[in-house]
Amino acid sequence: MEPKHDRTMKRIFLIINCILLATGATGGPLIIRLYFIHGGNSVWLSSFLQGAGFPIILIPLSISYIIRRRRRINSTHDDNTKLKMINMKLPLFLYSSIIGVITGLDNYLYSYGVSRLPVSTAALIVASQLAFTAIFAFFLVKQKFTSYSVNAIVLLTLGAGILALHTDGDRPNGESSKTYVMGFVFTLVAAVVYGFILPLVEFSYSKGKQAITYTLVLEIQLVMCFFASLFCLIGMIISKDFQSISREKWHYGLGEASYYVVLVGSAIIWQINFLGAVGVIFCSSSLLCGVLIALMVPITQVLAVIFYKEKFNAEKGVSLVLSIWGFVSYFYGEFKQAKKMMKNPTLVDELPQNQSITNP
Ligand SMILES: Nc1nc2[nH]cnc2c(=O)[nH]1
Repeated sequence: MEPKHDRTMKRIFLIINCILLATGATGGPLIIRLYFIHGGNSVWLSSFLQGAGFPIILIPLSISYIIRRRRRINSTHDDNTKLKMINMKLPLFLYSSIIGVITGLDNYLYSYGVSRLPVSTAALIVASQLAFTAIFAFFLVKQKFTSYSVNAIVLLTLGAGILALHTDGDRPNGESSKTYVMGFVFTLVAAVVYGFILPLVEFSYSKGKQAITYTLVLEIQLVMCFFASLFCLIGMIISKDFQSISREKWHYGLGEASYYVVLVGSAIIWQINFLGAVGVIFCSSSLLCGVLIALMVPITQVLAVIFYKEKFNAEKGVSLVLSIWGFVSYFYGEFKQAKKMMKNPTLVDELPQNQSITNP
């Protein structure tokens, strides 16, 4: 059984990553909306920004390297192996780069949907993502379900889905039905793709042929986001978006300086989002990651009411209550499971054993 110190560290890491994911999963869609509603037009630029902040990850990676070097110097054991700056081996690099390209495609589909659809419709489709995550997690990582987690999936999907009941006033003015249908289809495909990406990250942790540490999780994010932004950069070049981007700063509704703040802010917030996501998957599972993202859908709506003065209506209130109920149900199930494991430690052996929190 895991030592008590390891379990406490794992819980602290999980809480930190849940906070990062919650911040990114609400802030990301809000800042994308800020870009589009004030005159931003480039879907490729918006999707590029979702990955482009990856150099930020070099900061925690450098801190991790310094900590490991200090530990090594202070250690009384003789260790002749060279301290590596890069821990990732080829199989994990290949997995991360493939997931990165798929993420680049997803970022484009997701940005396209957010820019073309009414807020409520986009919320409905993003809500379906949790069901896709559950299905792919079942096949890819043999996710086990309890009555509590199934209850949570149904409540959270319903909760966010209720937002779609209220569509008037949300639909962008003067949008053609072709653009609307394309927005719908692209967002739905993005929900399927992201529902696939989350369990695929968990799958790569177990199949990467090396023990996963938090430093390695950071390296995985760096590689993933590098390839995601490369994919979108190529898209930007092919679609000749650069010309329109150089002009749009002059016409941006909030002014030129705010335009740059929105772009840089986007890049940072999406890194926080992905860092939270890969971290929650590392500490717990892709299913919990999906549950948290679904919980953030109605919370984002409430924040949009506060920050963008969007209308608050009964559906948003009911949606929030259902989502919180689903979330509590999930955690109650997890709590009961943890208690069962404390009583019967042999069950712990069924958990993944290739992860280490205490060794960064
Ligand atoms: N499809 C999709 N893409 C994302 N990229 C970052 N977050 C999301 C999300 O919730 N859904």
